[in-house]
Formats: sequence, structure tokens, C-alpha cells
Amino acid sequence: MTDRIVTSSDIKPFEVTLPGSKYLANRYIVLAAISHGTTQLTNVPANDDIKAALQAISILGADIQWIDESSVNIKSIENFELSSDLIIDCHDSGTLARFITALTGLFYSSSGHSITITGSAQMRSRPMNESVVSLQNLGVKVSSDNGYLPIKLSGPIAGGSCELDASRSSQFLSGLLIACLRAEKDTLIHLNSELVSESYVELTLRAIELFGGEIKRINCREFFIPGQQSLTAQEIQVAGDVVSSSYFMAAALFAKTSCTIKHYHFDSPQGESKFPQVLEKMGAKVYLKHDDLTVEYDKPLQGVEVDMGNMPDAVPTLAAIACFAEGETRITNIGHLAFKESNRIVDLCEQLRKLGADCDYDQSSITIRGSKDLNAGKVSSCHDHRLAMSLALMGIRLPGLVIEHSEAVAKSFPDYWQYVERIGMVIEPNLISN
Ligand SMILES: O=C(O)C1=C[C@@H](OP(=O)(O)O)[C@@H](O)[C@H](O)C1
Ligand SMILES: C=C(OP(=O)(O)O)C(=O)O
Repeated sequence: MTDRIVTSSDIKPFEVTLPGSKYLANRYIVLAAISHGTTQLTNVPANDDIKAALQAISILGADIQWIDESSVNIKSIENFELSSDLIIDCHDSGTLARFITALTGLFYSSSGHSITITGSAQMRSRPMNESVVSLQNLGVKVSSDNGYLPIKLSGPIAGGSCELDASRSSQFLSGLLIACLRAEKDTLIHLNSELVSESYVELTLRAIELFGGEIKRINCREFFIPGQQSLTAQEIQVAGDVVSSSYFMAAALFAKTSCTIKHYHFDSPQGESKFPQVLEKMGAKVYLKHDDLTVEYDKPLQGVEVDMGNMPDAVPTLAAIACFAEGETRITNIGHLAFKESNRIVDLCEQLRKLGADCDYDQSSITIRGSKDLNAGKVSSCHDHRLAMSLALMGIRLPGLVIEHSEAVAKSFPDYWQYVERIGMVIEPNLISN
């Protein structure tokens, strides 16, 4: 366990260029694995989730060559017939677990071999049953630990039609959309629930299109995927990570200064790309010049009511900001945050309360009343990178704040502490409690 203490900060207007998007990289990696030829990716974020994704497709037969610390060549998988049993470890990555489970459905064996998908203890407690049921519908032999990892399966994906429950995560749908491009026959996916985090499905559809794949969205509940599609390897520079940007916007507002995010992916379909507009509604000034985005403190921020259903990963950032805003902030439509690395409704509120925050929650929303009576205290990341990164920023206003399990940031942003030190936060290992 590594604790860190935010001892002080002196943040002046700053510029920052963020590492490449974990979300885009996750999609490009699995698509590269099933596209003919060698895909060249640059600006790849070398975080734990992405390393796990590359390791997973390499076990399945893709050839991975790192060219430098952020460029990787991926030669696609040539043979989908299993000649031995394989084990894939998804570590803490929900996206990988859902994407790779669907993708491994394409592998078959005439001699009884299978693939086992597993993950960390944390990942083994996140839902997987939706993948299991839908793959079974499509002809894959699948068994699981009561709807959780480990999952054992052998394909192929025959195609046909399947029902899918997308009320706990959109990742089940994104994974299936990608895998079914290579199914034996055409596939019709029918959603039998609401679709949460819908903007992420749009991100998947755009990535599929980039590799030459074709999917028809028939209506809001049905997707038609022609089978046996031939996808083509691509050369792609991964755009910057919009969720990682949110921490720097928050840092600037806490420090009553401004930040410029270089090459901000404002047009991304990912919901969080519109997070600056939420900050604007709260009173921040937001400018876009060419592709650089500036967020500037102007006057005390005001609470806001906002549907964050399509911006799930920026909720911890907004909650941290809301603690210092005037009045009430209500974050709605976030029931699916219970199934992330931590329960991002309950755990987040419990940590904020340790700092004196006035907040409460129900099954699908968080309400925070901004306060002047917050105090530095000790909070835990709950082994959730987004809690670690968001809570730490509160140390700009609350020097002395301690973050337990700060190592959680490695999942998406291993250099986070160096980045925030560069903008003027002073962060040290907390030797008192270690
Ligand atoms: O498809 C993706 O890349 C993701 C979708 C979202 O998950 P849910 O669909 O489970 O909300 C998001 O929270 C997660 O970090 C990444
Ligand atoms: C929820 C996240 O990731 P995943 O679901 O891939 O573990 C995240 O990065 O915030």
C-alpha cells in the first residue's frame, strides 16, 4: 500500500498534453487483432489496462512489437483454431474482460481445448453474466462462476440472434459488436433493457468503421452485424484521453487559475468530451482555440443538476469539484456506477464525508451541498484509480490530505503523480502511516 500526502501546491496557469485515450486504445487493440495485416498505433497509453489488453491478444496469437514507449505494431491473429488450452488474465480491466470474452468466442477446437478468462479479485466481483448469456445464445459453449469470472469458453460464434441486457454496462454490447464482425453468420443483437453509457457504443461503432467494418443500427434496441467481415489493419495516432483531462480542469479550478489542454478531443463521441460544458454551467470560462481547450476560473462555482449517464468516468471529478461549489449539485442517472472498480456511488460519498462533505446518495444519484467547512483528512482510493485521482486534487484546497492506496492510478494513468507535481502540487509519500 502506498499512501501519499498533498502537502502544498502553487499552481499557475498551465498547459498539459495528456497521454493517449485508454478507451480508444482498448478498441483499436481488439480490432487490430482481428483485422488483416499489421496495425500501427502511436500515442498509446502504456497503463496497466492497456498492457493487459496487449498481453491478452498476444496469448491469442497476435504479434506485438513495441517500437518505442508509446508506439506499438500489432500483427493480427491468423489462426482461430485452438491447439492448447489458454488462460487470459484481465487484471482490473472491465473493458478488457467484456471485450475479450466476446472475442474469444471466435476460437474453436475439434479436440476439446478451451479458453479461460480470469482477472483480479476486484474484477472477479464485477458482473459478467450478460456476456455469458449472449454468447450462449450465439452458439458458444460458456461456463462461469455464477455470472462472474473466471469464464471458460470455446466457440465459434455461429451468429443468429441474441438478447442482451445492457443496463449495468455498455461494454457487453461493445464487445459483442466487435466479435460478431467475424461470426460465421449474420447477427442480430436485441437489447432487452435500457442501454447505459450509450456514448461508448458510439465510440465503438466509430472505431469499427475505421477498420472497415459495417454495422447497422436498426433502431434504438437492435443492431445488425453482417458476419465474416474482412477488416483492414490501420495506422492510427490515438487521440488524447478526455477523462484524464478532467483532473487538470479540476486542478485549475481548485487553484483559481486556468489550464489549457493541448489537442483536446472535443468531437469525440465519448460523453466525457463534453465535461467542460458542465464546468461552464457551474461558472467556469471555457474556450476552444483550434484544438486546444482552456478552462479558466472566473468566479465562485455554483452547484449544478446534471445527468451524467453518458459521462460515468467523470463523476468522481465532478463530485470533488461540487464539494467546493456554492449550493447543491445533483448528479443523476448513474446507477451503473455501482459496478465499477469501486461502488462509485457509495464508496465515493463515504470518502468525501471523511473530509466533512455534506453529501447523500440513492441508487442512481448523488447530491452534494458545497461547504466551506471541509477539512484535510485521510481518504482511501478504495483501489479505484478515479477516486485516487479526484480525491487527491481536493488537497489543493485542503493541504495535508492523505490518499491511501494511491498506487491505484496505474490502471489508467501511471504517471499521474508526476503530471500533477509538474503543474505545482507537492505530493510526498506519507511516511507517518507507512
Ligand atoms: O467501453 C468503454 O471503454 C467503457 C465504458 C464505460 O463503462 P460502462 O458501460 O460499464 O458504464 C466506462 O465507464 C468504462 O470506463 C469504459
Ligand atoms: C470503469 C473503468 O474502466 P473499466 O470498466 O474498463 O475497468 C474506468 O476506467 O473508469
